[in-house]
Amino acid sequence: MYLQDIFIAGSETSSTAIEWTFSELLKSPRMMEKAQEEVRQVYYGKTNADETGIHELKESSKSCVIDGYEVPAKSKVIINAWAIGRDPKYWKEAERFFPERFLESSIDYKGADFEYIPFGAGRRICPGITYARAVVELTLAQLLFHFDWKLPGDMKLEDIDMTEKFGLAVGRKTDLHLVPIPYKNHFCY
Ligand code: HEM
Repeated sequence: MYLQDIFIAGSETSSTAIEWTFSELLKSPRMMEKAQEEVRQVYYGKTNADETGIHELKESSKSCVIDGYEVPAKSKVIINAWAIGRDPKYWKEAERFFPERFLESSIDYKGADFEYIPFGAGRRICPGITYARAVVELTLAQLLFHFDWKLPGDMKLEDIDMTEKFGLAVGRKTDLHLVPIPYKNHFCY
């Protein structure tokens, strides 16, 4: 592994996660309100949402057979975590942005539950997992704490383009343009 790998593996992944979260929150005003309420409650009385409140390459060393498929030694195996996370065999309303599904579930993202492996699992699980969580959560918390969010002009929720761009970290095809409205938190002034 090279130092460069850490930068490549560590930047677009986190920004992509933040951008998609924001796209989904904008499309779902109820979730946006709930998320903002939660963040603003946690940081109530504070002037900022600070840290106090809170790839997929596998190289096999030996040949093996998985589910009838032979995987020769030294193959690069890319696990489609995107498809696993949307498999209706394991998820109710798999395509729906419904973060509350995790509230009453023991399933988490740390690699023990194979139906949900955004950071991979096992020996090659993402080593940046703790840092990534801090970056994504802190960035989202600050954006939700300090601003309300509007779409530009007379754009409607259904006009938000959710087309994906193919890649290792599947990003947005088009940039997400939003208008921030500063939230008047009286503790700030
Ligand atoms: C939301 C953010 C991130 C996501 C979703 C993510 C996801 C992943 C996934 C799925 C893998 C492949 C695991 C496997 O092969 O089973 C991986 C590997 C890796 N990640 Fe992340 N990652 C994120 C952030 C980061 C950050 C911030 C860093 C470093 C600062 C990082 C460094 C790495 C490295 C070095 C590997 C290769 C590990 C290996 O092959 O042994 N990642 N990541």
